Parts: sequence; structure tokens; C-alpha cells
Amino acid sequence: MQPDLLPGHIAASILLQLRTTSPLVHCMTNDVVQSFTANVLLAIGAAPAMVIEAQEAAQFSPVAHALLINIGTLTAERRHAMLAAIHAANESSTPWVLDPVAVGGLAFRTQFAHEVLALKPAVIRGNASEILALASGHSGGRGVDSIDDALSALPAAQALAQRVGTIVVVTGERDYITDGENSWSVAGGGVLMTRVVGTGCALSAVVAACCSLPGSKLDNVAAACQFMKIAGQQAISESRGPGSFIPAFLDALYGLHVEALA
Ligand SMILES: Nc1ncnc2c1ncn2[C@@H]1O[C@H](COP(=O)(O)OP(=O)(O)OP(=O)(O)O)[C@@H](O)[C@H]1O
Ligand SMILES: Cc1ncsc1CCO
Ligand SMILES: [Mg+2]
Repeated sequence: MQPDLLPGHIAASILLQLRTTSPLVHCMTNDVVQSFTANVLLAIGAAPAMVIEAQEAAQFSPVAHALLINIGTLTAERRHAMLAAIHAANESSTPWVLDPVAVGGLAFRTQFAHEVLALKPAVIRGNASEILALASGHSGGRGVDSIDDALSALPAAQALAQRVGTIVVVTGERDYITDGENSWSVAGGGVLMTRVVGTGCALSAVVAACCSLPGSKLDNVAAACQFMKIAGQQAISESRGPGSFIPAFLDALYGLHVEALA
């Protein structure tokens, strides 16, 4: 059964809060998506900072409003820096988000992803293959891409959320957001969002921004998914392919209207 859609008036009030507070997001993300992620955060009204050296990362994560850990181009040095940042974030109650890119097939990142589950991410956001792999030891997708359907991964997402005590987001044609007990679904977007790299990685950064806001964390995280779906759908209608999609997507995020969402 499909979970309910997030009501527009909830997303609208969360967008207003996001724009008013402009959360600072400490991004420890992969090499492929650094600039796109920073631009997505700026376009929607949050603020990015990519601080990656271990000593600085541990100093910075308590100052930021949220921390993003994305394992897309994990190295031994980055692993060390990410652990330092997560521990410092936890000591200062800064929420942190895990994006388990390509978890399952590759041993080093898979071991790291399982290790940090014990450090209580506030949210885990992945595509269907990543969530299935993390929840049930399944072998993962095709590299960084999903080969599974998001709805089919919802039971695994719910079980993972319950086991870890966190919120899990599975993205795809629809996005599903669950704390293991209650779930939202978010529709919109389009397949062109998967023909440019980093829409999922950037969503994880927006999720981090939104999970620093007051109120229901489940609603805040679902609203982040809603913002990206709406902007993606609008950008697809205004673009001719992946090249023109990216600027149209940034413009659509920038132009998201609180009144229109409501
Ligand atoms: N078939 C689809 N139809 C509509 N929207 C989609 C579809 N697939 C993905 N999306 C949207 O694209 C964005 C990225 O989701 P996806 O599941 O592709 O993440 P990902 O694989 O982690 O991406 P990346 O690794 O490139 O950052 C989300 O906003 C999601 O809702
Ligand atoms: C393509 C790619 N390779 C490692 S990380 C990444 C970005 C998408 O997750
Ligand atoms: Mg991804």
C-alpha cells in the first residue's frame, strides 16, 4: 500500500522556515558532486561548507546546523575525517545524514556504512538498491545507480529505520520517507533527474538542511524530497535534455514559492 502524500501546506511552512533560518550544512561529500551540491543548497536558501580535513571537520561539525556524510568517493583518509566529524557532531547534538552511495558491492565503503549506523544518523537517504543493500545485505545496484524499484524497498526501509532508530528515505519514481512506523510518499520529478549526476546526493544535502529545522523531523525530511521533486518536474518541462536541465533546476529551486506549495 502507498503511504499518504505529504500535504502541501506542511511543505510550504517548512520552506518558509528553511528560507528564514538558512541552515549551514557541513558537507563531506564525493568529488563528483561538490559544486552541484553547494549550488543546490544556495539556490534553495541554505548555506554549504565543504570542510574535509579531519581536524577542521571535527571543529566545524558542531558549529554547523547539520552534517552530510556521503561515501561516493570514500578513501582511508576521508573515512578518518568523517568519523571525527560524526563524533563531534554527536557530542554537540548536530544532526547528521548518511548517503550510502553504492553500498553493497564494494567492501571498504560497505564496512564503513555499517560501522556508522551505530553512530546514529538522523536520516539515511539512498536509492532503492542502496537501501536494500544496507538493510538486508543485498549486493547493491549497478555502480552508483539503482536497479530496484523504490516501493519494493519500502519494507526494508521501514525495518532499517526501526533497527537503527532513524528516518530512512528511499528515492525513485516516488520517494518514501519513513521512521519505521509512519511514512510519507512524495511524487513528481521525472526520469531526466537520473540523467545528470548528483540529484540524489544534492537531495541528501537538502535533507540535512531540513532536518536541522524545528518541528517533526519526518515532515521536514519529506518536505526536502518534495522541494526537489517540484523543482525537478518544473525544470524538465523547461529544458531540452541534461545540459539545459541543470541551470533550469537551480532556477526552479531558487524560485520555489511558499504560496504555490500551499
Ligand atoms: N523514475 C523517476 N521518476 C521521477 N523522479 C525520479 C526518478 N528516479 C529518481 N528520481 C528523483 O531523482 C532524484 C535522485 O534520486 P535517485 O534515486 O536517482 O538518487 P541517486 O541514485 O542517489 O542519485 P545520484 O547518485 O545521482 O546522486 C530524487 O529527487 C528522485 O525523487
Ligand atoms: C558517479 C559517481 N561515482 C562515485 S560517486 C558518484 C556520484 C553519484 O553518486
Ligand atoms: Mg546516490
